[in-house]
Amino acid sequence: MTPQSILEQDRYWLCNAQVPLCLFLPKHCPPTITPNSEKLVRVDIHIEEGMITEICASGDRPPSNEKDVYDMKGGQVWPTFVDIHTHLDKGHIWHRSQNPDGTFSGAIAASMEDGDRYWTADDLYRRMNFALKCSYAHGTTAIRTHLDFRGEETEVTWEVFQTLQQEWQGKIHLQAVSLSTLEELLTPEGRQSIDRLAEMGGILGGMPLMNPNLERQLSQVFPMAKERNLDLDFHTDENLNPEARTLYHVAKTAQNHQFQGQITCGHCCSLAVQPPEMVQETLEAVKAANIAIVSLPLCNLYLQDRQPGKTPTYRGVTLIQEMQQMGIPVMFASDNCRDPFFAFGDHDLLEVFNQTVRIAHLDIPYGNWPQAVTTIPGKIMKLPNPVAIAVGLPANLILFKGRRFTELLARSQHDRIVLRNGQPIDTTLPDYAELDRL
Ligand SMILES: Nc1ccnc(=O)[nH]1
Repeated sequence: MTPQSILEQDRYWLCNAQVPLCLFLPKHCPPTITPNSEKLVRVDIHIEEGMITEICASGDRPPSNEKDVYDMKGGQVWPTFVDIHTHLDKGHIWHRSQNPDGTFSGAIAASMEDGDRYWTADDLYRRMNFALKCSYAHGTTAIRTHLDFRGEETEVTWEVFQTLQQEWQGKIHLQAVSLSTLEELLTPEGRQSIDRLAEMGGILGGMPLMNPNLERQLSQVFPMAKERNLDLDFHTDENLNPEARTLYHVAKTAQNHQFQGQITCGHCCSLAVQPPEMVQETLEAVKAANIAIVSLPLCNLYLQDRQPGKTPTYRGVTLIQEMQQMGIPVMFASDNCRDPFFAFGDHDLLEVFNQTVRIAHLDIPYGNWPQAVTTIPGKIMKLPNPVAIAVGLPANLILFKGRRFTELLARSQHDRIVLRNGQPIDTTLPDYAELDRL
């Protein structure tokens, strides 16, 4: 039997697997195992009919039949990934619409212009479908995408989104968030679009900008979400302006309105350049309002502190470690891929995790950070099953060759195996040529 054919059986053991302790559901790691210095535990995992049916310390229960054993040889096993902040509608246009100066405003202008020329159902479908193929092959099971509000054209986007949502059902769980400025959202057209969003089970989003009407705008947006039972997901302070405090205003408004839904805020870059007292005040408000934070380090590193002819000195990311220390849920996600906001990217959350570890110094120790691309976004997206490892959960797993974290993160792990309901999937990435003639 080939190793691959072992995994194609209805039941088998994954032996000698190393799993980050933080990726077990609480109390589901066998209590007799002592984690190593990187908090990895060595286990054997039994999979039957697509489910995890037993987990024991490696070697505790020698499998009776060698044909049923896939030897991980110490390689890490993770649950599949959850990408909680993407922009699938804008992706993969770099070949035709670049960012001329690499700045945030350059990105906004270039992507709006691209949309004005090319916003058709076929163009959207092909690019979004390509993104989903990449995500799936890398081991992602759920994606939340922001979708640009484009007046009447928004309907085109939502129809494509719903088609893809159906076509990918059972493979990738897809959620949509509306994206506009709050000013646009509060126009009659914007308000109408929210009814459509609610009908689709979407999430109310937007980009609050610092302006004299910000508090008034937010105090109108929160009731809109409350009336329709919508969760919220905002782009906040994606800049390095110390005066930018929309995150603080979102948190205060949420408290004033006693908002009970889930609020997620993305970016929050300006916290990195604010004085400690201001940061403390904001983070306390964020914590009190139960806001979850998503950091988008690849895009932030690309766009922030960009000035012609100058080497950047800031990394652009938010206060990832400080937030986690306060008990605020922190997640990492892809954001844009191969578009004016970020020229690179392949929808691989291992790459995102890898880069974030380096950018934000999350390696000494690695702690619970693997949860930031798996368990925590799974919970914030309210997925039907926990994204974790435990007996009784579907065997949606990624098998890496990397054993210690240095091995996992020094190489791309493009030879990973992805199991969906216990069965290996085809992890071939789509060819870029699929996007020719767009
Ligand atoms: N970082 C981003 C902000 C707004 N729109 C995007 O597509 N990306």
